[in-house]
Amino acid sequence: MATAVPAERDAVASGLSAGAVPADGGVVSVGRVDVLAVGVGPAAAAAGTAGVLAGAAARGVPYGLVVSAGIGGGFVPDAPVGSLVVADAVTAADLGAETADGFVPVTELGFGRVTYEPPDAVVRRLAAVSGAATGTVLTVSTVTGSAERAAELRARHPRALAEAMEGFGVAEAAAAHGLPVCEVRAVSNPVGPRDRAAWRIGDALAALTGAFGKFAPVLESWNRHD
Ligand SMILES: O=C(O)c1cccc(C(=O)CC[C@H]2O[C@@H](n3cnc4c(=O)[nH]cnc43)[C@H](O)[C@@H]2O)c1
Repeated sequence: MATAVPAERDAVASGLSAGAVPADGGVVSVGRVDVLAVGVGPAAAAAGTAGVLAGAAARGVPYGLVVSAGIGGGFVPDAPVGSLVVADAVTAADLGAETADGFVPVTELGFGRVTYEPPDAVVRRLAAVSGAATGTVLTVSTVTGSAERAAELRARHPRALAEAMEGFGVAEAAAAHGLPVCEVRAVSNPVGPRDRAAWRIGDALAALTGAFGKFAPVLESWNRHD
């Protein structure tokens, strides 16, 4: 389980098991699940996750599933503050080129990748046990700060419910190790004009804890061949 910061790691871990505490290296292990803070932004998340996956593989105990989890911005009205989103698509929203005709994703330039699709069976089970909405979660390097940018992203990604800064980086690291990825976001703020006073980080962390309390059996029983 890859979160960006320790507050998210601890919210996730305490949902999986009340009283779970970090060991050396900041890893919180709950049963078969390890929870870590790998850094903010797609590059830090990719590097941090790749290092952990490589270490596990070298020890002969590879992981079976990688989950990017944390708080995020929600597109109104579909993903209100305090709600939960499970990604059925993890999409890099700003990986491409600006052209005279607008933004062009790298895939249309003939290289790279901009979307990973989590396993459908896990997405459905996580959403069913938690009541989360399912849809695209965008990965951005710059937090959206205007209604215009929010509308532009939604026009380009009509199924987008949330944005955050790590999912696609975690997904690239997982893919490099041949592993599937999931992303879960608890909505702390609306995507749109910057308004720090409207942030509800505590509520979102509490929603993460509540969700992971319900996710434990799904994650523990995950089998790649389901
Ligand atoms: O200063 C600001 O206006 C501001 C606005 C949104 C987010 C930040 C952060 O520094 C937090 C980034 C952190 O939290 C996740 N996150 C939460 N909400 C959003 C969002 O609306 N858009 C993108 N990322 C968000 C993100 O995954 C990072 O880990 C500052």
